Amino acid sequence: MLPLAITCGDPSGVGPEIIECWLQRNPDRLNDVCLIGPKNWLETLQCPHTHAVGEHHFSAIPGQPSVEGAHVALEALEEAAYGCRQLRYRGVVTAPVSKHWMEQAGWSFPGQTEFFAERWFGQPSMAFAGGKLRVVLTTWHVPLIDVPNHLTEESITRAVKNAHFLAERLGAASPARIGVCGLNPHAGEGGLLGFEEQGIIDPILDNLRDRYPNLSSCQPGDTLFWRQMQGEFDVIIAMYHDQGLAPLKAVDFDQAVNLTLGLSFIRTSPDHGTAFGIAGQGKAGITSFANAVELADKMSFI
Ligand SMILES: N[C@H](C(=O)O)[C@H](O)COP(=O)(O)O
Repeated sequence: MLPLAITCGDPSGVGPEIIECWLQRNPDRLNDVCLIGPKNWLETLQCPHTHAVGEHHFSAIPGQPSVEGAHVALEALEEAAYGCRQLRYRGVVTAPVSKHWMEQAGWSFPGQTEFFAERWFGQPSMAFAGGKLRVVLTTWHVPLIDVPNHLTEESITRAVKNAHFLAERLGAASPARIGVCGLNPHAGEGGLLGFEEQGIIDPILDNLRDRYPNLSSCQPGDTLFWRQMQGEFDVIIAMYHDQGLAPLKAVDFDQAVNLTLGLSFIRTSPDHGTAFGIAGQGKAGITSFANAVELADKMSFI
């Protein structure tokens, strides 16, 4: 089996120490992963498969991000994406990057999701799996005012297809039970509080129900996640970023995994940031990262 690529993320963030800690606790995985990061760091790890990026004498200082470090993070992502296309890796687990510092290094993407979408020539769905909630977003890094314009047959169909895939890979009985949030309060209240449910989203869901029989119509987003926690749905589809991520992070913050679904390869990531404030202090938890590796294993198809 091809190894899973693991990128270091911002080398001054918590990524490197989380990866190290995970490796120490999972020595059986040493042959199954390829670590991508700065040479000085890789040399301390005794991992048989590594790929060095950045200047050879670069040494990160925990908690002190720099443009040079952001270049390392950027090169690690490029190598992971390219290595998958060359069939050297079966998928990617990314440690957190700082979008602010990546921008200083010339990166122009709103997130890693968009980066992998471009490098792997596809249209993904951003998805999250926590201990209690599983969410697929129809739109993600889009300003709220633009969200309705992005609710199209293509984006909604993609979200439904990827929600079904996620549910099946996580072991849900087929056909998966997929709950869909409306865009407006009370899912539009029959048109009183907005027209997108009746006018756009529900007709698309109706057309998809032959293929996905347990797909709901638009439901009030304020109670749908509670209903998932009661066991009614395997996966929820949210219409926009905060609709899905606010409940997910309230309930599953330490455990959730960010998944990029629908591309030629799987990419997962712990759902937290670089945490520069605690980097290098041994305080960062590894649960979310460990879950990200586990889900990359479940989702990879090579
Ligand atoms: N939308 C994510 C979140 O809020 O958790 C975060 O921005 C990560 O996005 P990328 O994986 O695309 O970098």
